[in-house]
Order: sequence, then C-alpha cells, then structure tokens
Amino acid sequence: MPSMAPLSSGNKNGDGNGNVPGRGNGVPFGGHWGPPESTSATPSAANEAVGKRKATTLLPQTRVTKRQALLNQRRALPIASVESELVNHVKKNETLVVIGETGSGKTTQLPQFLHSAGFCKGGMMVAITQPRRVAAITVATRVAEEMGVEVGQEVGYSIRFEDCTSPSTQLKYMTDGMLLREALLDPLLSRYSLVVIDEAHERTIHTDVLFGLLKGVQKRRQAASTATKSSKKKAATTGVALKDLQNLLTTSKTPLEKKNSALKLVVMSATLDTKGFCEYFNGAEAVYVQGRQFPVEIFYTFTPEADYLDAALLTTFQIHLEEIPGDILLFLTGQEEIESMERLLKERASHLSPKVPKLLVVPIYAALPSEQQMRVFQPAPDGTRKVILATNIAETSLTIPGIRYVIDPGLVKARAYNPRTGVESLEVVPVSKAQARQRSGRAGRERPGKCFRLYTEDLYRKLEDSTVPEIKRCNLANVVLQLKAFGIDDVLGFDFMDKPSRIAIVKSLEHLYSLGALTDEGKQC
Ligand SMILES: Nc1ncnc2c1ncn2[C@@H]1O[C@H](COP(=O)(O)OP(=O)(O)OP(=O)(O)O)[C@@H](O)[C@H]1O
Repeated sequence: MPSMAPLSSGNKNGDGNGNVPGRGNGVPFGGHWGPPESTSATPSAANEAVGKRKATTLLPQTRVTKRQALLNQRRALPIASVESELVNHVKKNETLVVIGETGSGKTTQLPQFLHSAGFCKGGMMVAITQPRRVAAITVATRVAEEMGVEVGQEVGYSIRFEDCTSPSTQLKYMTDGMLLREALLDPLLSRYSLVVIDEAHERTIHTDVLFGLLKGVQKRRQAASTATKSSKKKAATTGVALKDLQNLLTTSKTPLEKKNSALKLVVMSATLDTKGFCEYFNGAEAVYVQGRQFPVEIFYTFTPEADYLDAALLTTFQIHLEEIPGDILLFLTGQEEIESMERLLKERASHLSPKVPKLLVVPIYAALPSEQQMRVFQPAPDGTRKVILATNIAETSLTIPGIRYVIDPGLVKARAYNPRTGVESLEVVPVSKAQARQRSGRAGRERPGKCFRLYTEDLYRKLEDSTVPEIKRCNLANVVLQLKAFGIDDVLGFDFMDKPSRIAIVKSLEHLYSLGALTDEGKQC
C-alpha cells in the first residue's frame, strides 16, 4: 500500500491547493469583486524556519547581492525546510511520487537538492521533463540563475530544435518528447541517475509513453546492475580482470557500474491521482509537501455567464480600474480567440481617460514563435499594466513575474477522437479541477494574488477532478509508430497507465498498415 507522508505544514485555507476563497460576489457586469474572507498567509513551517536562519545569515542591506536575494527567496519556499527529508525519501525509493502545492518549489528546488545530494556525481545527470518548451527554457534559466551559473553549463535545457546543454551539464530540463528521443538512441538512458517527470497530472501522450518506457528502463538497469555485480564477483574468483570485463560489456564511454546502476524516478505534480500513480509504479511511496508562500483569493460569479468572452473583457477592465497594480493573466481557448480579444482590449483601452494607467496586451500560444512567446516574461514599462492572453500553454510550471490576477473562464480546447469514425477534432470543453487549480496557481508566486473564475462555485464542484489522459482521446497512429521504433511490437500489451481502448489501437494499426508504414507482420517498414 502506498503511504502518504506529510512533510511540512503550511497555509491550508481555501480549495485544498492553498487558495483562499473570496465571497463569490464578483459579478463581472458593473459589479465589484467583494472583500475576501481571508487574505493573510499563515506562515508555513518553512517560513518560520527561514526566519530563524535569516537572523544569522542575512548580510547588511547595502551588501545584499542579487545572489543573496535569490538565496533568501529559495529559503523562504515551503519545500526548503524539508530538503533532507525529501532527499532521504528519494534515496530509499526506486520511484517516489511527490505532490506539492503550486509554487511550493518542486520544479526549481528539488533538482537542486538532488544535485547537492550527489545525484550528478561521476558524470551522471538528472533529467527533469516538462510538458512544454517554454517551461523547460524558463525554469532552466531560473535554476541556473539561482545556482549562479550560465544556463547551458551545469544547468541546461533541451527542446526540439534547441539544445542548450554542454558536457558540464548536470541538471537537464527538457520536454518529455526530447527524453523519448534520447531513449531511442540510448535505450538504457545510461547518462541519467534520475529522471523527474514534472507536471505528471497533465498526462500528455509523451508523458504516458514515457511512464511505460521508464518502468522498462528501470527493470533493465536493475537487471544489468545485478548481472554486473555477479560478474564482478565471478571475475574476482576466476581471476578475470575487471577492466577486461568492462571492455566486454561497455558499449559507450559511460563507466560500467554507472551505466548499469539503478535508474530512479520522481513523479511530481501539484495535483495528482496519487493512488493511481502509486499503484502503477509498483506501490511507490508518495510524499506531500504542504504549504505555499502566498495566498490566492478565489472569486466565483453568482450566476453562470452567458458570454464568457464578454465577461472576461469586463473583468479585465474592472481589475484595471479598481485593483492595485499587478499584471493580469487571462486564459482563453486558442489563437483566434486570443487575437480577437487582443483587438477588443486595445480598442477599448484607447477610450480610457489619459489619467488611467496604460494597458499592454501580450499574447502567448503554442503556434507563436519562441522569441515572441518570451515577450510575456518582459516587465511592463512603469505605469503600465500588462495583460497576458494565454492558452493552457501558461497553465503549469511557469512563473511569470508581475502576475497578480488570473482570470479563468473555465474552458480549454482539447483533442477528441472517435475511433469508430477515425475522426479527430479539437473541442472546447470545461477544464478539470486540477486545471483550474493550476491556473489559479499562476498567481501568488511572488506576492498574494487573486483568481477570478468566470463560473459559479457550484459549477466548480461539478468539474471532473482531473483531465482525461490525452492518450485516451487521440488518434494513436503516432504512439504506435513510436512504440514500434522502440522495438515494442506488442502495442496492445504495452504497460500503459491508462490503456487506450482496444478498438483505438487496432484502428491505428490498420491505418498504418494501409498507409504502408507497417509490414504484414506488424513491424515498422
Ligand atoms: N522565473 C522566476 N522568476 C521569479 N520567481 C520565480 C521564477 N521561477 C520560480 N520562481 C519562484 O519560485 C517559486 C517556486 O517555483 P516552482 O516552479 O519551483 O514551484 P512549483 O512547486 O514547481 O510550482 P508549479 O506546481 O506551479 O509548477 C515560485 O512561486 C516563485 O516565487
């Protein structure tokens, strides 16, 4: 049975994710968002511990360097007080499930703890997968800054078309797709001592394929490690030199023992079906890192909104006219919606009194080139409020400096697939509770925040707990080809965490065969 080990105490008000509920009187049509029930964050155990440490380590104000400020920020994170406990859990488990509230410090801190604990010794690396490119880039950049190194050196990232790593890289942030590619070239992932799968709740196709593959790699590395140990024993008793044995078995430059040492896995998320994950990973232990640094007040509408775009527009201007400075993050469903909202916001903003601060509208969606996506991270000029219009690309992992307000209409564009007709489509559907929490968690990262959900609290309660895994709602042709490329011919028997329907797998096999991508024996052509 998996066990849950609470590792620290923190602010537990609100919706179970450290969020603080508002009164729900936020009618976006000419009304105002009412006073919150509670706004102060209960100091977490981490903060108290940090307070004590600060007294002895803080330098005089004038000498506080940027590095020192970053160090103080790191120490104030809820995860900081449980570093050694967490590292011990990782050491004693082959696979560990880590759950921590948004902003508790999982993505940026845990890899640094592992680095300090020696998981990158002897040329080994720790991989941290992210579902999205922009997260891999920005988190790696932040961690490099915190460690006082250049990004691309000890801390790097790898995304499609961009490899920002070097031979000295030890912590490697990468998209889950890139780790899959590496596994094609190096099936034992022999350069890694540990893989962290971050934002596992997103359950992208790549994440789900990775789960099954990594379980396989763990088994093979375990078997190889046992075989190496017994060969060494035998070599010692028969007088065969270890060097000869290494020459015999090693196919890369990685030393034999390291290549064959066990691969550890850490599966991480703010919101996760803990039981399902622990069972899938052979009864893995789960630990819970409680607490967040800053509270987020949650507001709901009294009644359902007839037109969520209209409601989003009005809420944006309400915040702009009535709330204290701080940037706004508005979630929309796709590029078209973002472009039309951008036009509307700019047009309406042009009619505001010159005394009102300016609005700067910045879009971010997957089809936007990376350099343009990065514009959301640039600070707005003085006296200007930035409004970021984002798809779910900005839903997880990201810390966008300046964000104080989140507007969540509660909808997302998701893939849907009908295996009987073979038709795949994109549909606008309600978010899950997990997604809603991730969205609100984009605020409250540098200071207290507010999240305006453009739906009723009753509707929130009725949302699904988590998102249906992508693998259960898409055409599986690519997944089948990918597995075949890994030499996995029995696709139906692959160790999926949530198996797609048999008909969906058979249909894609038939489809690939008809295209000439598979042989009569079902092998890749
Ligand atoms: N690029 C950044 N700029 C400023 N602060 C940052 C940045 N990245 C992280 N932080 C700070 O570190 C905190 C922890 O971030 P981190 O991404 O590690 O949290 P997390 O627990 O992984 O959150 P999530 O589950 O939302 O991904 C943030 O709340 C923020 O205060």
